[in-house]
Amino acid sequence: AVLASNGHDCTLWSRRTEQAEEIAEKHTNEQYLPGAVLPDTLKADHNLARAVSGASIIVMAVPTKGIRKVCRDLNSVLEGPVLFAHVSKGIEPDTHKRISEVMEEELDREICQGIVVLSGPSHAEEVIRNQPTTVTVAAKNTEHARRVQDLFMNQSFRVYTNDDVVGVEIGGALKNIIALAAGVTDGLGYGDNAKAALITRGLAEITRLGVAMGANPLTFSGLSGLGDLIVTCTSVHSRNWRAGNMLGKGKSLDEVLDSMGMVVEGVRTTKAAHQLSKECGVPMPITEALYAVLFEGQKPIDRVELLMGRMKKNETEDLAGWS
Ligand SMILES: NC(=O)C1=CN([C@@H]2O[C@H](COP(=O)(O)OP(=O)(O)OC[C@H]3O[C@@H](n4cnc5c(N)ncnc54)[C@H](OP(=O)(O)O)[C@@H]3O)[C@@H](O)[C@H]2O)C=CC1
Ligand SMILES: O=C(CO)COP(=O)(O)O
Repeated sequence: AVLASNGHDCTLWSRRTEQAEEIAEKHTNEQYLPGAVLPDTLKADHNLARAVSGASIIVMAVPTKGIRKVCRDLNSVLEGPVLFAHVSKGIEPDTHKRISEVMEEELDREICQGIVVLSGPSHAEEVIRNQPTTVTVAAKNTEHARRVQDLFMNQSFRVYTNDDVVGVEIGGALKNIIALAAGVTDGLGYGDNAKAALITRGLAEITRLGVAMGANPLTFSGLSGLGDLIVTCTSVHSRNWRAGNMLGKGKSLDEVLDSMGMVVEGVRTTKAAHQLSKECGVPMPITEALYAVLFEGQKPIDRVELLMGRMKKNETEDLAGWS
């Protein structure tokens, strides 16, 4: 919608015929964005080959578990090289790859000019209403990031560039873990102190892992780090927060996921980050607690007690060696 309202010739691809028809003909998307009106000029098609025909840039906005398959499907329908931008937030369990790494692995070299990541505090429910939104784009090639910045930027959608692809992708992925945890503490009936603790100490553990993976620590104070942490931990729009909230109120993970009807990326990402923290030897106590609740059947309240009862430490000891 942002691209179409900026005057670009833009076609959405949906895997379902009825969803593509609703978007193309009625300019609505009732299941995912109830009440929203999409630009008249925004086209939609369920046929992937037709949707991408003639495209100079492809924005990948599929949930992370679908990325590999969609990339493979694109290999068979794309002719010339195009620039890719992705907005998906996650890390692949088991391979521990970031989304741009997964795309690099799957996309044929001849069709992929480069990959840009676009991330930041940007709930779709507000973007579609032209409410002020700011995001970050990062790419290995600065010109590619600037191109995506130019395409998306307008009076209500402000885009910054950043050179740190690893940091932008890691921040966007890991904030979902903390948003799930913030939902859990709200579900348990805790207040703003607990939420602020999670955001702040969550940022510390995201930064710890990110730096171990090669990110610039400053990136985590930016839109794709702290910015997205704030928006997902404090907003009712966040699916991760909502899922955590139900867990905190006593629902099982299966019950929660069955009732969501939308992607909750933080669940897969918790698994990936938990594996990564062990592999890299980086302590991630909040992630570990959430992993135990999601995958080991532990009670949220017991994990809160364990978190609060850990050994004493200095708040800034992690900062040593980051210069
Ligand atoms: N929503 C938001 O505000 C933001 C989301 N993101 C990120 O964008 C990504 C997508 O999220 P979002 O659109 O919100 O997710 P939703 O669950 O709201 O929508 C998913 C859409 O993708 C389709 N889809 C689901 N699985 C696949 C698949 N395997 N292959 C192709 N299409 C599929 C769904 O189709 P169907 O109905 O047929 O299942 C539906 O149209 C996530 O990584 C998310 O973290 C980033 C910033 C903001
Ligand atoms: O990433 C988002 C906003 O920036 C959306 O978060 P949820 O997936 O939790 O809804």
